[in-house]
Parts: sequence; C-alpha cells; structure tokens
Amino acid sequence: QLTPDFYEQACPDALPTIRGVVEQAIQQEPRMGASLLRLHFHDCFVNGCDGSNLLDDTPTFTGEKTAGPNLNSLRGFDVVDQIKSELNSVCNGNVVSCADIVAVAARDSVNIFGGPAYQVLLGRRDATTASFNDANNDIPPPSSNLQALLSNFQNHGLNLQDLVVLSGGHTIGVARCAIYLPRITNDTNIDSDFRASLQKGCPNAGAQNDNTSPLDSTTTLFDTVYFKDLLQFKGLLHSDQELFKNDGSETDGLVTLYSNNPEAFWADFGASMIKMGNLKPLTGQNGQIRQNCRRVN
Ligand code: HEM
Ligand SMILES: [Ca+2]
Ligand SMILES: [Ca+2]
Repeated sequence: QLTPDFYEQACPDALPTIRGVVEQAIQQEPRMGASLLRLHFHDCFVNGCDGSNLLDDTPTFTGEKTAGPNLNSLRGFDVVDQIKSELNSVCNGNVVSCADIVAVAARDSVNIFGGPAYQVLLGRRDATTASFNDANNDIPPPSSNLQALLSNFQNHGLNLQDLVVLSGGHTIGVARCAIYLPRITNDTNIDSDFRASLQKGCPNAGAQNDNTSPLDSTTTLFDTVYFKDLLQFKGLLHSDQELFKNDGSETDGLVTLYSNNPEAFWADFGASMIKMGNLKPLTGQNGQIRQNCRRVN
C-alpha cells in the first residue's frame, strides 16, 4: 500500500529537503542520527508507524512521551519540527506526514553514518491519538531475555532474523548509566575489562546520573562493530548480549555472520527496516496529515 514515489507529484523536493535537515542536525550533533533512528523504532512498535510518539501531552491528554521507554530518553523532536516547517514551505502546504518524515530521517541517518540507502516506502498518515499504556507495554525493555525479545518481535510480525539485524541499530548511539547498571552489576557473560571501565562512569550508587556510554565502540559508524563487540561479550545492554551467548544457538550464528559480513548486515537491515516501517500504517482516509507534528489538527 505504501510506495516509494508517494510524494513525487505533490512535493518532489520532499526527500532532498529531509535529507538536508538531517545532515545539518548530524553535523551539529552526531548523536542525533542515532536518536532519529530510535524515534522511528519507538513509533512503529506502538500501534504502527503513525507518528504517535511525536504528540505532546496536554492538560487533558497523556501521550507516549512520558512512558517508561521514552521519558528522558527519546530525542530528535526539534529536528522533526524543523523538517516539518521546511516541508510546509517547500511543498506549498501541509503535504508530508510526520510518520513519513521520521521514516525518511531514520533512513537518512543510517546512510549518513555509512549504512545502507534502502528505499523507504511512503504514504503513511498521522495518528490522531497515542497510547501511554501501549508505549509501556509494546517496546521491549533492555532487561529482556532472548525469549522475551523474540516473542515481542513476533507480536509485531517480525522474526528472529529481524530481531538480530534490527538490534544492529545499536551500532550507533548511546545508553544511560541507569539502563546498563544492572548489566555491569549482575551479568556474568560480560568481558571483565569492559565491565571495569564502564563501572568508572556508572558506579553502583550512580543509577541516577546522566552519564552515557556507547552502544558499540564506533557510535557514529553504521558498521559491524556492534556484532564484533557481542562476540567479545562487550554488549552494553543485557538484551544485546542475549543475542550472543556462545551456545551455538541460531542467534549466535546470525551475530557471527553479520560480524564479518557488512554487505549481509546492510542488505538485511534495509529489508527489516522496510518490514518494520510497514507496521500498521494509516492510509487512505484514515488519520490525518498533521500541520504540526506535536499536536493533532
Ligand atoms: C531489540 C530490542 C531493543 C531494546 C531492548 C532496546 C533498548 C534500548 C535502550 C534501553 C536504549 C538506551 C536508552 C537510554 O539510555 O535512554 C537504546 C538506544 C538506542 N536504540 Fe534500542 N533497543 C532495541 C531495539 C532497537 C532497534 C530495533 C533500533 C533501531 C533499528 C534501536 C535503535 C537504538 C538507537 C539508535 C539507540 C541510541 C539512541 C541515542 O543515542 O539517542 N534499538 N535502545
Ligand atoms: Ca506509533
Ligand atoms: Ca558502530
């Protein structure tokens, strides 16, 4: 139902405009590319890719921004606003949905960091509502074991390979001390030097500090180092290391494959992103094209 050329007639400059703003934002702050990728994931996993997580709370409405997985964690809303306002002028009006903006910005970020330029399908419309509860329930927590991760992905129509390759999104970006403290405190399948170096910036009493650590050793390169790190038990999150335990499981095989085959990683990542981007889009007369991504029209 979604198509790559959806805006070709109504706004031929839409995609280059989005790309330009994303390039600028990443130039100002490299981490922004990672944040934009995660924004798309947290949108799609909660009632489909419909821009639901962009809606601000109001006195009478609580959306997704304050849900556990998002609070003090999701970023990139200002960049989405900037893209939206440039598009409203480049397209002579309100043409491009916020959900599509985030899907394209995620792809552009991946590509700017050296990852695949997969073809984003377009034509999503924006939700008129959002769900705090679904945001709490449908995004897998980093404490998840493999079985929980897999059943969460399967509930979203995604399979084991999608889980492994999309987790490769953690080849860019960072996580907060509070998130990885349980891993460096309790887990045994962690490299001891890696653990020691992380503990310096994230002491046991430091669960509330704002320190962050890289999700892999090359946070602004969309490379296979995330998987190489897992082979050395240097996954930052418990959920990351669940994908490689050196027990000969199917996920071990996929992690090993991607660790030394960037072409396979990039091809499969692109295919799985398109699959994720197809989750329950609003099309036709459903939803709306928001004038401002933070509120319904
Ligand atoms: C498999 C289950 C997943 C879990 C449990 C998970 C969990 C997390 C957590 C806890 C953080 C750090 C948040 C913080 O410290 O505030 C994070 C960051 C991130 N996640 Fe995931 N994630 C998963 C899958 C994905 C997927 C599928 C993608 C995209 C394809 C993705 C992209 C990212 C990125 C890019 C960051 C860094 C964001 C930044 O630096 O601003 N994650 N993830
Ligand atoms: Ca959504
Ligand atoms: Ca990397």
